[in-house]
Amino acid sequence: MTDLQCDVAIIGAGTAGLAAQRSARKLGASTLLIDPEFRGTTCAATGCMPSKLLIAAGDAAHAVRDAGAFGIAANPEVDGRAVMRRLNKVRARFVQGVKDSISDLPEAVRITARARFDGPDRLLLDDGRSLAAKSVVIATGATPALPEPFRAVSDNILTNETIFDLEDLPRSVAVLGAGPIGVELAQALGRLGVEVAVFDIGDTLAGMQDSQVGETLRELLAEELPLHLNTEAEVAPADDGVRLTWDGQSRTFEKLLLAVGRPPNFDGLDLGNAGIALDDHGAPEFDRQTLRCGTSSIFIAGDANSDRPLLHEAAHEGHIAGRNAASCPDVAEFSRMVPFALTFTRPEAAEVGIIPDPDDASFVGASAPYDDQGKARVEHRLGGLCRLYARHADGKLTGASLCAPDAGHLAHIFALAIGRGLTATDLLNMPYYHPTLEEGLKSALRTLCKETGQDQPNTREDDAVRGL
Ligand SMILES: Cc1cc2nc3c(=O)[nH]c(=O)nc-3n(C[C@H](O)[C@H](O)[C@H](O)COP(=O)(O)OP(=O)(O)OC[C@H]3O[C@@H](n4cnc5c(N)ncnc54)[C@H](O)[C@@H]3O)c2cc1C
Ligand SMILES: NC(=O)c1ccc[n+]([C@@H]2O[C@H](COP(=O)([O-])OP(=O)(O)OC[C@H]3O[C@@H](n4cnc5c(N)ncnc54)[C@H](O)[C@@H]3O)[C@@H](O)[C@H]2O)c1
Repeated sequence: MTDLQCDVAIIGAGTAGLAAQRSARKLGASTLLIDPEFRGTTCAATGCMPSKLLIAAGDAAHAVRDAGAFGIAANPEVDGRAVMRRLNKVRARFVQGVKDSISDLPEAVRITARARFDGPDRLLLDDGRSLAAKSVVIATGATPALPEPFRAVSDNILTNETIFDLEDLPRSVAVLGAGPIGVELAQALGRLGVEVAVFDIGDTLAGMQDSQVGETLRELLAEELPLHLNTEAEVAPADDGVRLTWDGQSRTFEKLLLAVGRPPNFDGLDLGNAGIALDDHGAPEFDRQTLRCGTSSIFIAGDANSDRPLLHEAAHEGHIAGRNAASCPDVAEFSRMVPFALTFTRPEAAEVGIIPDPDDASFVGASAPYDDQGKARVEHRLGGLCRLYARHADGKLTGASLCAPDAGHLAHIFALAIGRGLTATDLLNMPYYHPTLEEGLKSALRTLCKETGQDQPNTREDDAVRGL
């Protein structure tokens, strides 16, 4: 006997869990959505949105500082408390929007509790109740890693869970980890006048796979941030913060922002009782097309599966998992979206599709530099490099690595082109308005046409005025 029964139980009411619930219910399944907090998704509360609010504030300060280049004298005076007040006010709106949509669900569907497996189709809730489900979707998200050496300074550690709750900006912050979280927040804080230094044990910034574009991003960020790559800093408590020691140097920072990865939330989930195969890290093995764990009726979606921990993927995976959980064992194989990651540094850094190994002769690559591009010069935003890739055999575009002003917009063109199997010729056949940042891609597209033996619909002479 169990206290609750349903067709599909969803553990976790984040972006993936909410999408799974919707999709399962749409197919007529009875659902239960379980979450201890219903706090309004990581994206809205402690992820995408508050980080972009901090970046937007950093942009505003930077624009004022940069105004001299246009003949406008100005000096930004950053009021840290006002910056954090605005961030929190706008964040609260985003969070409320999610909470409102959760409140629209029938009350009986929302179970405020922490769940753990008691068997493949049986969950125990921390309020003492038990639940039987035909299928289960694990959508428990991820949590910032707090490795052992950092516990000694935990009083002064910030993570994405806590930094946005600050009432004022700190004076100085050491950022550990130069992944997307680390570099986005480090640059935003630096632009807001916080003394920032970034440390990473590796040499990759924002997970960029293309070494040339990654190096360009490194050079551009190093103009405004001290970057200590390939560096293992030691941390120790200090009277006024945290003391970092590295390469014979030592410095105290008021806070340490820990951004060294976000492992999935499996603590207390008792996955060992779920009857599914687990990998060496204790994570469920699953199929990317169905999101099913083996031949079980358990599915896993969003950051919990660590596959592509991004918002649009969490939403898509939630849909796949919810649909398949509702129709299990009749599961469908979904084709997955073109890989697309975008880090909101300035300039932005994005990668779409497959970035080939430089020695792989089955792909051709071409470069589009942004250090002398007309529109970027107009806006005083020069700097960057894009590398575009196509398959040698048929000229189809396969990947793009972009570090350029508004690279996020440029990247969406490639997400569409790669998804539709277009060639560089196809992209050159569309109109390019002048003057735009998109025009900067044309020379690389022409090179790809030439290298893959495809037509070149536009020649350089077609450009409005060379060099603009
Ligand atoms: C600082 C930051 C910035 C980011 N910026 C971007 C960005 O700009 N663009 C982008 O695409 N992505 C970004 N991301 C990634 C994006 O936020 C995540 O990929 C996405 O939010 C994951 O959604 P999810 O549903 O998997 O997890 P979540 O939204 O975290 O939901 C997981 C839910 O599971 C619940 N839960 C956990 N354990 C249990 C349990 N035992 N029982 C019941 N419930 C449980 C939690 O309470 C939570 O509500 C960012 C992430 C961070 C941290
Ligand atoms: N714009 C976006 O889409 C966006 C923004 C933020 C986060 N995210 C998502 O969130 C995920 C997590 O981001 P993240 O930046 O925390 O993790 P990450 O795993 O991408 O990067 C962690 C970085 O920390 C470094 N590191 C590990 N241990 C270290 C140590 N002891 N000292 C110093 N450096 C160390 C790693 O070398 C790596 O560069 C990302 O993979 C991304 O999918 C996306």
